[in-house]
Formats: sequence, structure tokens, C-alpha cells
Amino acid sequence: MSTLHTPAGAQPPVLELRGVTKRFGKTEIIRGVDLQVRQGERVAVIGPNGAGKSTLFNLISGRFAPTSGEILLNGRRIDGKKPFEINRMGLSRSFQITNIFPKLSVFENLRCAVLWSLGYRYTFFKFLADLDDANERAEQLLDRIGLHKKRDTLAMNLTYAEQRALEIGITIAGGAEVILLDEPTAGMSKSETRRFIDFIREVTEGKTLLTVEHDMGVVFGLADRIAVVVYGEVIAFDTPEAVKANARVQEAYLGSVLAEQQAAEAVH
Ligand SMILES: Nc1ncnc2c1ncn2[C@@H]1O[C@H](COP(=O)(O)OP(=O)(O)OP(=O)(O)O)[C@@H](O)[C@H]1O
Repeated sequence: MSTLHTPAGAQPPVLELRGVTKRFGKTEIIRGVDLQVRQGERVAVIGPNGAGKSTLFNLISGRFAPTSGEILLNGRRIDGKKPFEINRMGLSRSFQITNIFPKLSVFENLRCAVLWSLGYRYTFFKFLADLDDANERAEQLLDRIGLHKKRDTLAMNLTYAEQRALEIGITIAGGAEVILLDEPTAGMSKSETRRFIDFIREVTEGKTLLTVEHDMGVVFGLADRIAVVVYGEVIAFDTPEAVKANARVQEAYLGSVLAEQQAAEAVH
């Protein structure tokens, strides 16, 4: 079980996991995770391959139901609910590119995301009533994600980094308070990554952010706190400095990762 550090008098958690476990067949992949994420904090989830990071994201976003334990969003149980229900309750997750409609323009992609978040369900009159509102919100999002010049470009013709920006625009379109990003800078160059970290910081200002991340540059540049998952358990959940200095984390994960990154940087 992980240890929680919640200062007395701190705000109640926006997202909370209590004793969450997940089994696939006989194998317990998530082994009793407790986690409390505070409003507005940026949390990076790190750990070795196969440690259970994606499974944890899948549990939080409703793709899987936990085998046991509870997950709460603003004090309300979300475990066992469907992804779209959790989304409507204020948690939005980005998948790498897959939310994008390649043959729609940037603007149309954003407008679809807004309409979807408004709960538009194929009711023609509701659609018409919502359309002005959705157009306005989509225009605002275009500005926010810096793609105004690409308003009418088909999504498939955007650069990779622009597609990732659009993806984040789609993720925040519904105004969700909690945002889950899966390796947001994967596949980007070093300079693109640096700019993208600033971009993420800007567009998620005031929101609660959880990312799964392998790139330690992103982790240490973005996160207020880091959750280290090793073999289905959160072995540390603390500030970047504290996590870096944590002997157990060094031994289980970070020591080898940082050495690898330093070696790679020495070669380039
Ligand atoms: N649907 C599933 N059915 C069976 N086993 C699964 C399923 N999903 C994940 N696993 C197993 O759970 C373990 C954790 O996988 P997970 O993808 O959560 O790890 P991860 O930390 O995200 O790894 P990576 O960094 O490589 O993406 C792995 O051993 C994986 O094979």
C-alpha cells in the first residue's frame, strides 16, 4: 500500500483512489492503490514498462472497472461507470490522436467535441439551438490552442505537433475539470517537446492534470507531484525533488532511467 501525504486543512481531493485493485484472470495488475489528487495540481504517473500505469488510467477513465476499491471524482463514486458518464461528470482523457476525425477540419473537429460535451444526441432541434453556442466555443478553443490559422485545414493535413495540440483541444472542449493525458509529447523532437510542455501548462491552467509519461524531461518540467508505479503499487507520491531523492524509487526505477537518458544525451 502506498503512503498518503495530505496536509491537515488541505482542500479535499478532486480525484481519489481508495484501495483500488485490478485483476486480469488470476494476475493482480493493480495491487491496492491509494491516491489523492488535489484541485489544480499536475501529477505525472511514471514507472517501468508493464508496471500498470495505463491500467490505472483505464480504471480512472472507466475503460475498466476495478476488481475492488473505490474511485471518487469530487467525492462521487465513478468506479464501474461508463467512460462517457465519467466524462460528463468532469473528467476527460486524451488518447494519442485517435479522437481526431482526419477528414474534418480543425474547426469541425473542435465543434464536434463541444457538441458532444453539450450532450447533443441527434435531436435536430436541440442541435440547432446548440449550434451557435458550439460555434462560439469552438472559435475560442481555436485561439486557445493556437490553431486559428489552421481553422479550415483538414486534421489529416496538420503536422504531428499540431495534431497533438488539436487532440488536447478536443480533450478540454467540454470544460472538464480533470484532464488525463497519455504521453502527450510522445514522438516529438526535443524542441517541440519543450514548447509543448509550455502549451500544456497554459491550456490546462487551473485544471487538474494527470499524465502518464516516460520522458523525464516532461515529468520534471510539468509535474507538481509524481506518482511512481512499480509492479502495480504506488511506491512514492511526492514532489519531483523528493521523488528524485527517494532511495526506493532510485533503486526500483529512476536510477536506471536517468542513467539511460544521460547516456542518450551524451551520444547526441
Ligand atoms: N486487458 C488486459 N488483459 C490482460 N492483461 C492486461 C490487460 N491490460 C494490461 N494487462 C497487463 O497488465 C500489465 C500492466 O500493463 P500496463 O499497460 O498497465 O502497464 P504500463 O505501466 O502502462 O506499461 P507501459 O509503460 O509499457 O505502457 C502488463 O503485464 C499487461 O500485460
